[in-house]
Amino acid sequence: MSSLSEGHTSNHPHSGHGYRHFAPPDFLSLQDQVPDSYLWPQLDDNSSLNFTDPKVSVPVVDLSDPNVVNLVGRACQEWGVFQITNHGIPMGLIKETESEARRLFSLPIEQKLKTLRPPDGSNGYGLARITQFFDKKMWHEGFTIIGSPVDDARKLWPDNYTSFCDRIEEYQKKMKELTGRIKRLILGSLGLTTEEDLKLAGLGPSGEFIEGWKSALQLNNYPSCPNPNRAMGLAPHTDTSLFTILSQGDISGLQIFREGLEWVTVPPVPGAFVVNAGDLLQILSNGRIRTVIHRVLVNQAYNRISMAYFYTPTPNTQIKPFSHLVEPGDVPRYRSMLWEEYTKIKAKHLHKALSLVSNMEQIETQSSKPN
Ligand SMILES: C=C1C[C@]23C[C@H]1CC[C@H]2[C@@]12CCC[C@@](C)(C(=O)O1)[C@H]2[C@@H]3C(=O)O
Ligand SMILES: O=C(O)CCC(=O)C(=O)O
Ligand SMILES: [Fe+2]
Repeated sequence: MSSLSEGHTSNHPHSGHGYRHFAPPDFLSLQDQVPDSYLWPQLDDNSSLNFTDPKVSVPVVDLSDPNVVNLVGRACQEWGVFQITNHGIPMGLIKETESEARRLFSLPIEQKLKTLRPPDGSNGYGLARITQFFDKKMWHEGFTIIGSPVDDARKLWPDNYTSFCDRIEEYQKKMKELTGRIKRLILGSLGLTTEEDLKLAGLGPSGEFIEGWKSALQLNNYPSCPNPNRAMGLAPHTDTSLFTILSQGDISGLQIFREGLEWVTVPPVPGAFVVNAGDLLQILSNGRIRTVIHRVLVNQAYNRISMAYFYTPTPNTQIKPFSHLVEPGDVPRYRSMLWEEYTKIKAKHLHKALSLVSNMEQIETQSSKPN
C-alpha cells in the first residue's frame, strides 16, 4: 500500500503502479477551454427554481425553537433535507475551517497529488467516488478525512501542518456533537422507544450515545468555470450515510431533486448547515424518511468550497428497519444486512442500491434480486 502511494505522481499508463489518470486535473490549465470530457448536455436554466416561497423551499429549522422535534420531523418526512440555524457552532470556526480547505486546494497540483487517495484507500485527495458511473467528468476535486488528518497534512505542509490539523480536529469534534443532537431529534420525531430500536441507531438503553459509529469529513472544491451551463460540479447522487451535515459557505450551487418541482436550489443561509437524509435513514425509517437526490452546479465567478460530514455505522453493524415503524404483520420494506454489505452494493450499483435491498422490490420483481 505504501509503495502504491509512492507511485502516485506517475502519469505513465504503463508504469505499473501509476494511477495519476484517476486524479483530478489541474483546473488552472483548463480555464481557457473546457475539454469535451467535461461538457454535459446543456443544464436547464434553473433560475426560476430559486424559490422564496416557504411552501416550496427547503425548510429552515431554528434549533432553539421549543417545537424543534416536530419541525425536524416534518422537514424530514416532507423534504428529507433542511437547514439549521442556532446550532451553537461558532461562525469563526466554520470560516476558519473553510479557509484551511481553500489553502489546501490552492496548493500546486503536484503537492496535492502527494496525498492522492489510493484506489482501495479512504483518505486523501481525489475524484468523487461516483465518477466511474458517469460518462462525463465533474468540475470538482475532493479531500476525504476519516479519523486524523495529520498524516496527509504532513505531506502537504511538512513544516506547518498544525493550523490545518487543529482546525479540522476542532470542526470534527463540533460536528460529532451536533450529529448526536440531530440524531436524537430525528429519532425522537419518529417516536422510537424500544431498546432494540435505539440500539440500531447507535443509542444505549437510556438514550446515551454508543461509541463505534464512524464519520467522514469531505472537503469539496468547485473551481470557477468558464462554461458553467455545461459543466457539472457533482453529478446527481444520494449520500450513503444516516444523514449528512453540510456547510455550503456563501455560494449557491447545491440543488435537490424534488418530484414535481425538479431541481430546487438550496439557498445559502449564512452560518447555517444543510442536513440531508442519506440511504441509511431511508432503510432504518422503513421508507418514512427518503434519501435525497442532489447535485452541485458550478459558476463562472467564484470558486465554491463545501464541507460535508457523513455519519455511518461501522462495517459489521447489522442494519434493518426499526421494528416500531413496521406495521404488525407487515414485511419490513428493507432486508436486514450488515452495513458493509450495503456499502458494497452501493459501490457497485449506485442509484439501484436501495431497490436491490428492498423486500417490496423482491415481491414485485423477483429478477432484480442481488445474488
Ligand atoms: C463515508 C463516505 C460517504 C462518501 C464515501 C465516503 C467518503 C466520501 C463520501 C462521498 C463525498 C462525495 C459524494 C459521494 C457520493 C462520493 O462519491 O464520496 C459520497 C460518498 C457516499 O455518500 O456514498
Ligand atoms: O457541495 C455541496 O454543496 C454538496 C456536496 C455533496 O453532496 C457531498 O459531498 O456529498
Ligand atoms: Fe452528497
